[in-house]
Amino acid sequence: MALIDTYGRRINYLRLSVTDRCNMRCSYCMPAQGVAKLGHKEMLSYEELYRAAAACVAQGIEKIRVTGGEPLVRRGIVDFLGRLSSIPGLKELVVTTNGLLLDELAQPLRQAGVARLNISLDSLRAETFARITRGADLYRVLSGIAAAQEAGFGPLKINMVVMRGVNDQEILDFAALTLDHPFTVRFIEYMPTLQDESWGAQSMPGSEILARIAERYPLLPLVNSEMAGPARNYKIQGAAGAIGIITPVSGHFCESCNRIRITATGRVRGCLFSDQGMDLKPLLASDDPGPLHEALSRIVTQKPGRHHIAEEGAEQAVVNMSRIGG
Ligand SMILES: Nc1nc2c(ncn2[C@@H]2O[C@H](COP(=O)(O)OP(=O)(O)OP(=O)(O)O)[C@@H](O)[C@H]2O)c(=O)[nH]1
Ligand SMILES: C[S@@+](CC[C@H](N)C(=O)[O-])C[C@H]1O[C@@H](n2cnc3c(N)ncnc32)[C@H](O)[C@@H]1O
Ligand code: SF4
Ligand code: SF4
Repeated sequence: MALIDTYGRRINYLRLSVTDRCNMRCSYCMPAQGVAKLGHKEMLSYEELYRAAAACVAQGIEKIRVTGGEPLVRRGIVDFLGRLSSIPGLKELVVTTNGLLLDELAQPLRQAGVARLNISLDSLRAETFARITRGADLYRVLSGIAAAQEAGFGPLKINMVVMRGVNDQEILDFAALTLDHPFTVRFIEYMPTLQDESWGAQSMPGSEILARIAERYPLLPLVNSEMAGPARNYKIQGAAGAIGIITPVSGHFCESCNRIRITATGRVRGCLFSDQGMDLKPLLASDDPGPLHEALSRIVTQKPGRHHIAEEGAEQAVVNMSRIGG
């Protein structure tokens, strides 16, 4: 079975947020005081998350990315991922994490059947890292990355949100990481969220990021696979790893969008920047999967063609990244 939307896009990728809670407070994602925590009753239970995921796979989803908040802070996450990985028909189970808990969890995650990890890392300088994350310890994340490599995860993707005047002077340091390490380092344009009205001044277009790297290193373009995410990928000649540029703001990749999202409260969303969605929670209580399948088909049918975030006069969508899962 395949999920095709009204623009002819094949939807085969689900981003599933398992919690809104997080052990960091990144400035681009959350306000300093954090966001109001959901109560346990509001959050989907693991059983409900499993049912939602299984219904998506039955409808044509082939790849699930588990995200959050920080997915690894939710108690019981490893067992849950083990269950998810054995959904018949699921081709790929992957996780996006801030890396803080990977020291202890990398090995169990691998054993649970997680195929790959994307790890967010916005600075290689301890002070800058602590400033961006409002207090997190860079060395714990670096040690988590090493643990993920030891556990046999590879190639790791490292996500850096580029912010002008905050960490843009580290673009070349991040690019250089790929020379000796088999990482794919992805530079992400800073997207607008509710938390930060000054994002426009800090957001750096992918073209500028790429130009800075290309000035220093010769870059070869790489070809994307069918289930790939939104990055355009390159390789520095002779490097062990690769470089990706993710340009949701300047060069949106909506025409090839292949995804839907389910939030930790059970709202299914057709687009990161559209409020349009449906509450799956009542449908997850039933043993009859029919209405759930219908709701998923409907959200795919209603999926917008694209976002309008960078357009002048466009109404700013309410995006709570940590609740939606990025
Ligand atoms: N606008 C927009 N941004 C997205 C979308 N999917 C992911 N992103 C952003 O891209 C960045 C990287 O996201 P990841 O969680 O690593 O997922 P991915 O890039 O799809 O991962 P791969 O499947 O491994 O390529 C984050 O900043 C996300 O918020 C999307 O559909 N639309
Ligand atoms: C919301 S986080 C959830 C997973 C995990 N806590 C992490 O940070 O990797 C998912 C992704 O969204 C990205 N993100 C959050 N806010 C963003 C923003 N305003 N612009 C661009 N990317 C953002 C993060 O950098 C991360 O790569
Ligand atoms: S980006 Fe990830 S680690 Fe940072 S505050 Fe948001 S959810 Fe937490
Ligand atoms: S902004 Fe919406 S339509 Fe565009 S790629 Fe992201 S989820 Fe897809």
